[in-house]
Amino acid sequence: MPWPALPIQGLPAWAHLNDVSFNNVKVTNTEGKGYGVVSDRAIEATEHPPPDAPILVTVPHDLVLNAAAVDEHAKEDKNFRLLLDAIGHRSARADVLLFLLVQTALASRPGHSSVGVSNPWTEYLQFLPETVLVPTLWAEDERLLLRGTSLEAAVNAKILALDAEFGLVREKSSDIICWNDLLWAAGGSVSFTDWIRLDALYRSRCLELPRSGESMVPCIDMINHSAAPSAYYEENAKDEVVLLLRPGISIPKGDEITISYGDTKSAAEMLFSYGFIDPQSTADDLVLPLSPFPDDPLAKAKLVAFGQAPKIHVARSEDGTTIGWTSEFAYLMCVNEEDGLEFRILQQTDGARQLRVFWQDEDVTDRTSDFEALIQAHPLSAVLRLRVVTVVEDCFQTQLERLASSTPPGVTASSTQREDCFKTALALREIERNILQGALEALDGEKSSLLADKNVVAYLGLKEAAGSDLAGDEASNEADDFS
Ligand SMILES: C[S@@+](CC[C@H](N)C(=O)[O-])C[C@H]1O[C@@H](n2cnc3c(N)ncnc32)[C@H](O)[C@@H]1O
Repeated sequence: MPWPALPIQGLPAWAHLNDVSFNNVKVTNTEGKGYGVVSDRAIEATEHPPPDAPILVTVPHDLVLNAAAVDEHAKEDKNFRLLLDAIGHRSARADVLLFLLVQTALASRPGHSSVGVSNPWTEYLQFLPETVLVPTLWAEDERLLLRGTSLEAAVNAKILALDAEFGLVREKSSDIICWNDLLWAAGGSVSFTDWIRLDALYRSRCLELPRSGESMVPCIDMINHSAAPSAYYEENAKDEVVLLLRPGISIPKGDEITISYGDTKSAAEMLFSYGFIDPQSTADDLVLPLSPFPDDPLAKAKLVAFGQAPKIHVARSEDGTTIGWTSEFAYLMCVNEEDGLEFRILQQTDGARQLRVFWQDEDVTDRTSDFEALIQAHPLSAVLRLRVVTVVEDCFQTQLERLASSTPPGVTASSTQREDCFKTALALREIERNILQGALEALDGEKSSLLADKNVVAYLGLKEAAGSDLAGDEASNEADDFS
């Protein structure tokens, strides 16, 4: 369902009609970044804070697209209301995606204007680039370049989630005759790729507004990212979204105006959400998924009690000198019944059953992410910490090996890979390899000092004398073999 494209030269007329004002700036093509906003005359630096800072772009509040705006739109469009009530109200993102789906379908099938009510976004969407280089839109061969990186699992999981979401949208909207006609009837039905594109469009263009929250804002979404941005956005007293020049910044004529998409986002996050990696970024971290031991009889209970996706976060310090990791689940993962962990099912007065977690006979159901602190008081806390360190080390080692074994054979993209995807994937691989190597070196030091701890030495000695390995029974962890 390709929607018709409009040339960017038509944007000033659209902006004028919809009360968007550009002051000394315009949207134009930029080198290697698609559209961007550049100054069309020199802008002098001022030290003025808001509200007196120079305003570069003003967008009226009624053009801001978020869950509240979609709900407002549904008040004017009874057919869309049916659709929103059938599929929406699950998240702000889901509601906006539904709105975008309908608006792009209306733009690509002008003959169906009786089905839905169009609004300024129907035309604005036609100015937007057809694709974004986010990995959900990479071809299969390009996605292979992410093997061994933290994005491998994340992108696969996202595609599965999008597939389930698309299935639901398809099923529910097919039950409503007018939407079945517009979206799925023969002769150009919406495809899964269209859905992935809408998700990518949303992810790469939504902003966090101070008052209105997660929103898409036309024209402000034409501004590219820089680690040293010259501008920032805000909502003013009239709830308009304004782009303001940063104090002390002057812009020569023709220079690009930039904002920050978030200075703490990792390379993987930038690639996942925006399709590029900023070489100037200082955020140096990665997140890996963690799974309980496959033979842990408490694995399922631990996952349910933890209630979030288990992961390990590794980050280099801001000054670049140290690498640290955190993993709340790793601590819960490494304690067992013989250490004092217990799960009990409590029957409530209404008959409902509830899983409760006990540590050393204390109810810690609300503190399952706090086991790093909880194990401190345990007489064998150093042994427990050593188990955790071993698990984390294993995870990093496995990841590093996977990264090395899946290194692309050539130094250039194959004929089925786009050069930009190849270069970005290589940059991500290099960043993550460096972090993992640094993290392993740091862990090695920590492990050596734990192995020298007198409680650990005594514990391992006892186990050796008993002729058993460290854990010994069914509830043991693989990581207990520290040799
Ligand atoms: C909010 S849009 C900005 C406008 C966009 N360039 C366009 O053509 O519509 C975000 C997208 O712009 C591109 N982009 C923004 N900043 C960039 C940068 N510093 N380097 C490369 N691409 C960038 C990426 O494709 C990103 O997904």
